[in-house]
Amino acid sequence: MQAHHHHTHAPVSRHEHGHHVLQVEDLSVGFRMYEEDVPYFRAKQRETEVIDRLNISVHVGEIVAVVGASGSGKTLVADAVLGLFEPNATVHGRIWFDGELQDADSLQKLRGHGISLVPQSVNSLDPLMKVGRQVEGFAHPDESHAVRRRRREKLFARYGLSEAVAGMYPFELSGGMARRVLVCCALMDDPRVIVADEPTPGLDLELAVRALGDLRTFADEGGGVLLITHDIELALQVADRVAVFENGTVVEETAVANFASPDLLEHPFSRALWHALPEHDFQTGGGSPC
Ligand SMILES: Nc1ncnc2c1ncn2[C@@H]1O[C@H](COP(=O)(O)OP(=O)(O)OP(=O)(O)O)[C@@H](O)[C@H]1O
Ligand code: NI
Repeated sequence: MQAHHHHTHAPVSRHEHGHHVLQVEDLSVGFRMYEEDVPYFRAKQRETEVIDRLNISVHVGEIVAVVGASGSGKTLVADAVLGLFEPNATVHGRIWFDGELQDADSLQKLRGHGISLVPQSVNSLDPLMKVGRQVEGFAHPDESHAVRRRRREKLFARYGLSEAVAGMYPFELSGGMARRVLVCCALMDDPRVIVADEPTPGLDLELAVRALGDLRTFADEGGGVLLITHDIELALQVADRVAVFENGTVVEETAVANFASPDLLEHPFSRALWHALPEHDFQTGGGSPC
C-alpha cells in the first residue's frame, strides 16, 4: 500500500508500534466506478470513498469490537486487514502486524497463520467436503497430514466438536457447529490475530455467547481479536474496547466500561448507540442507528 496522499507523516519507529499486535492507520478504501447513464464516449470514472482515514489498533490479549450500522463498510476493513482487495478498489494507509509495516503481498502471506478470518457467512465452507478434511487442509509443504490431523482433533476437542463431526458434510451441521468449525479453521495455523466478521447472526443467544467466549479464550491466551459486529450488546459482554464506526471511519475508540453511561462517551453517534441498547430503549433520542 502507498501512504495516503492527503497526508505526510514523520517516519514512525518500530518501537511505537511494537505493543500492538495489529494497527491500522489512516486506512482509506474507495471504488472506481463508471457513471451510469453517460454515453460511452463520455463515460467517466467516479471514485467513491467508503472507508475514510480509519484508525484502529489491537493489543495482545485484547478484543476490540468494531460496531456500526449495516452496510457501512465494516467488512471492507476486515478485507483490507487480510489483504483481500477487489479489483476496482483503491486502498491507502498503513497496516502494522506485530510491529512490522505490511503491504498487500505480506498481508496475503500472513493470511491464515498471522492473521486469520472467521468469515461472515458459514457458506464459505465447501459443501462437498467433509468438515474434518476441510479444517485440516490439503497437502502442506512442512507438515505431514498426520500432524495436521492431530492438531485438528485437538481443536475439535477444545471447541466441543466430537470426532463424528469430522466425518460430516457442512449441510449436516447445526448453525452453532458450523460456527465452531469456522473458528477451528481460523485457528489451524496458530494465528496471532483473528478478525471475526459478524460471528453471531443466526445463532441463538446461548450459542452466540459461546462463540464469543471462544474468541475471549483466544485473546486471553495471547492473541488479538478484531470483532466486527452490529450486536453491540453482545460485544460489550466480551470485548475490552469498542471502536465506534460511522460514515467510513472510527469516530471513537473507547473502553467497554465507558458504555456504562452516555456521559462517558464522547461522540454523538456513540451516545446514539448507547440509547439504542435494549435496556435503554425508554430513552431513545435520535432514532435507531442500526
Ligand atoms: N467492489 C465494490 N465496488 C463498489 N462498491 C463496493 C464494493 N465492495 C463493497 N462496496 C460497497 O461498500 C459498502 C460497504 O460494504 P460492507 O460490506 O463493507 O459493509 P458492512 O458494514 O460490512 O455491512 P454488513 O453489516 O451488512 O455486513 C457497501 O455500500 C458496498 O456497496
Ligand atoms: Ni459486513
